[in-house]
Amino acid sequence: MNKLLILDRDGVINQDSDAYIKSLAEWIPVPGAIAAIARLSRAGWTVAVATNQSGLARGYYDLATLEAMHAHLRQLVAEQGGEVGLIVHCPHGPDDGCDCRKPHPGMLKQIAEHYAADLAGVWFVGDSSGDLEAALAVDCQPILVKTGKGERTLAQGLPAGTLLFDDLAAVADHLLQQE
Ligand SMILES: O=P(O)(O)OC[C@@H](O)[C@H]1O[C@@H](OP(=O)(O)O)[C@@H](O)[C@@H](O)[C@@H]1O
Ligand SMILES: [Mg+2]
Ligand SMILES: [Zn+2]
Repeated sequence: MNKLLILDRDGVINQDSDAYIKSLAEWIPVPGAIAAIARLSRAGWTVAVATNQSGLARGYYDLATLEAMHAHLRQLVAEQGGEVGLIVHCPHGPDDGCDCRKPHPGMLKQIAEHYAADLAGVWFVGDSSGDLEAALAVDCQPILVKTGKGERTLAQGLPAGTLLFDDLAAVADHLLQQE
């Protein structure tokens, strides 16, 4: 499959918070992000999501709340004529030893398996170093956006080959002008 794009959630699609995104009310789209997903989807891109959600393991919110956020995301994109593909989340905490929590690439592998896709060169857009490391672990193209924790991540230095964009809208502009 070509035209597969994988996104991190917090800090890329919606605003992030060091206090976690604990409720639907706290789930606020990054300006231009919903339109970016809809534009890509309408142009034939499959847009999947891979998100750490340790707030579940920490008891900050429950699965129903997380699902409500994702139903809202899907609704907002649908209202602009697009659709969101598979959303995979890691519910575990940092000490649970799972293989799905980024920087482990388990969620990216899950997405590839779902779409019978080869991950080599697939863009994975994130705002944290764990996103970039997960991408590199499975030969995805690491993409950093400056929203969310992106500026902090940038200040720490980026893995070689990482591409930098202001936000998801700029990523969509780039991919769509390539067509
Ligand atoms: O960016 P994605 O993967 O969509 O989700 C990140 C969130 O799960 C949370 O991840 C936490 O990291 P720890 O899980 O506590 O290390 C913190 O960075 C929070 O600020 C952040 O909201
Ligand atoms: Mg993030
Ligand atoms: Zn996990």
